[in-house]
Amino acid sequence: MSQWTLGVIGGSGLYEIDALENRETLRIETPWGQPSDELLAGSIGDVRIIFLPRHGRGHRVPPSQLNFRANIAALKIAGVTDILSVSAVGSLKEHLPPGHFVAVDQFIDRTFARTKSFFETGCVAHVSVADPVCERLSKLAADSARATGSEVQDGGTYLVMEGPQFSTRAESLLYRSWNCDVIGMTNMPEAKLAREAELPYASIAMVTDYDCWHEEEGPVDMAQIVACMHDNAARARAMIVELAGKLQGERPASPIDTALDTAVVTPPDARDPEVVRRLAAIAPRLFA
Ligand SMILES: CSC[C@H]1O[C@H](OP(=O)(O)O)[C@H](O)[C@@H]1O
Ligand SMILES: Nc1ncnc2[nH]cnc12
Repeated sequence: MSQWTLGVIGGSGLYEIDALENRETLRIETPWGQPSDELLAGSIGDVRIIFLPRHGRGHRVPPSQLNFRANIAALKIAGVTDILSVSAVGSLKEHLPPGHFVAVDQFIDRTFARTKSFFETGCVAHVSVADPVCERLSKLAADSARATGSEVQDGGTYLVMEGPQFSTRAESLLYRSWNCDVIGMTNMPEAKLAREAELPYASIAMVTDYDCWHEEEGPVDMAQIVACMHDNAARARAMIVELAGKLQGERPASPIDTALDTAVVTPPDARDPEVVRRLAAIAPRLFA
């Protein structure tokens, strides 16, 4: 059995994990280009952690221009076994006020201007994302957040919008009528790509605002988000330290480690060698 290496994708407000020891920066080039920034590798206890600020240090990259494929591939190349995403979100439910966390278990992907797969002409695959989140990692993260003082809802649907503008009121009300819990701009195609790279993915969504549906609250703006984001990020850092404590020792295999076994359609003799060479970066098990 292998050890855990936890990849952490830090969203808005989380650009650094100060508890990381034995730090080194990793500059990784992938077949899909460069990730949002250098990766920060280090350890908490015996657990190796590799951190990537999703929008880059200085929050330079907007959601639609994130190179999601390079971000996931860089984490895979760096040896990550599991990914925890930490994200700022708007709340679509009265009982989820700013400051609450949601351990997301479903997504509705409304993005339309992003490349969503590592696979392409020359090698086709269709992975299942019926259960897009790793239950094991999600539960460990939720328990860690609770243990460090956060209110956490177990499970919830994250509506992923294209952005960068926030939603219209009609859209916000539509997503509420779909029973979505939170709204953000980044977890797709990230979660789909993580599944293609056979990396278990969990998402802790940290509420910063009530979007624009709430009759007593004004529509979301950046000032509201920033006011809440720093306290949320401090509790996210505490959660990560606690989570690292739970990942000491051996990592039992996950079914997601072999998600591609039944997904690849193109037989070996029909595959484009150049595409296969790229795919070796995210699934060396099958393509190297
Ligand atoms: C800076 S507020 C809007 C921005 O924050 C969220 O990003 P992340 O998931 O990386 O925390 C949201 O999805 C938007 O991209
Ligand atoms: N209301 C909102 N809509 C989309 N992304 C967000 N990130 C934080 N709050 C958000």
